[in-house]
Amino acid sequence: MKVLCSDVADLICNVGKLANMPSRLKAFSNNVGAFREFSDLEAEAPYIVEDCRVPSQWPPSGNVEFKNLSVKYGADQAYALKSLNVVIRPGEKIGIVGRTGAGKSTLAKTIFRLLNENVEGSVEIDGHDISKFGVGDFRPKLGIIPQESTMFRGTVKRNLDPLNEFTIEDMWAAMIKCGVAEIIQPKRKRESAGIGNDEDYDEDDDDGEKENLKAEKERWEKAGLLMRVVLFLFTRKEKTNSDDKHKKVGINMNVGQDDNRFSSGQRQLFSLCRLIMRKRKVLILDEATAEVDLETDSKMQELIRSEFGECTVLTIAHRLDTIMSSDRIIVMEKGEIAEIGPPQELIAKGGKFAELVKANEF
Ligand SMILES: Nc1ncnc2c1ncn2[C@@H]1O[C@H](COP(=O)(O)OP(=O)(O)OP(=O)(O)O)[C@@H](O)[C@H]1O
Repeated sequence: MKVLCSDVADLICNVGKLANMPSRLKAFSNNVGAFREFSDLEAEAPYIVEDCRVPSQWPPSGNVEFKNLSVKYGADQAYALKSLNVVIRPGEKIGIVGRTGAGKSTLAKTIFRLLNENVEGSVEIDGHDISKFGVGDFRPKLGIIPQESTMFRGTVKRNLDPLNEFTIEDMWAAMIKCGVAEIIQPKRKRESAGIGNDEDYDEDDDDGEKENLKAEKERWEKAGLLMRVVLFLFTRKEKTNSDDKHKKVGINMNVGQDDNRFSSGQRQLFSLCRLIMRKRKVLILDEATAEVDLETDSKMQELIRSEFGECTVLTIAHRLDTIMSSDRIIVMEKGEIAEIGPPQELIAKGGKFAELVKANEF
């Protein structure tokens, strides 16, 4: 009887929300549609290839070799990359430049095997042809900051460390280095919270998620059939609407996918944090600093040099300053390497790179 009364009381409280039912049902049916579309997608390439697994410490040095690589986006389309041959030595810092549509991003995509059809030739990393590996095996071993970095829904902690591999100190150290610590918790508050001693982070209070789930489970167990229908339709929505989410600070702070509290430049800085924590041997920065101001760009470049000194770094950039300290520059033109060499040598030679510098077309 007691359970029935509480069901009725809850039902009365929730009944006003029935007015929102059509929009919720529409959202639900959209989600089902999106799920169907997703589940109908063909797998891009094998995720794991059992007889060709990637060694745990791979790649050991970071030698990247493009061997006669040609790529098209469709069988009937023109080549986006044409017979590329280049060896990038371990630890080299390579700047990749060229006019729009020259093939720079396509080159980056081939290192991650984002294009698997209409590809001729190969990309080898430390002597391994990456097309032999499962994509789920080798991609996590490489680092990237893409043109547009995203944050996913959850805490800052989950965004930085979804697999729980790092300590709280690792995360704060990376955020302080990248200048994002101040965004999520001012220094004054960090100091008073004793940040760096794990004290700011309470595992049991992770996003309040555990408590919410427990309460939700109890309500569900107590509820009768009718109430379960009501709970199913409404409680998930209530949770995501909670204003409490925006009150947390520090690594417990909740962020959303299109969170307008972070500029696109700040999202790039969070991507840099992830890279600093993981230290991969091969990194691709695809216009990673395009959205930040010149001062932040130069700080990021300095950080990349100090943190990834031994790593092979391929930096695609339009800004001259970003790639001027590279060991070598690759100038792409119509899917081909038009020029390659140290920046000062290319300028002295007076060729394509010198032209780009002169016209400041980065
Ligand atoms: N998804 C796609 N489908 C079909 N063609 C594409 C696709 N992406 C790129 N291309 C084509 O491939 C060629 C190389 O494009 P890519 O994006 O690699 O150039 P980019 O040098 O990175 O240009 P930008 O500086 O504008 O980013 C271009 O001709 C482009 O039109």
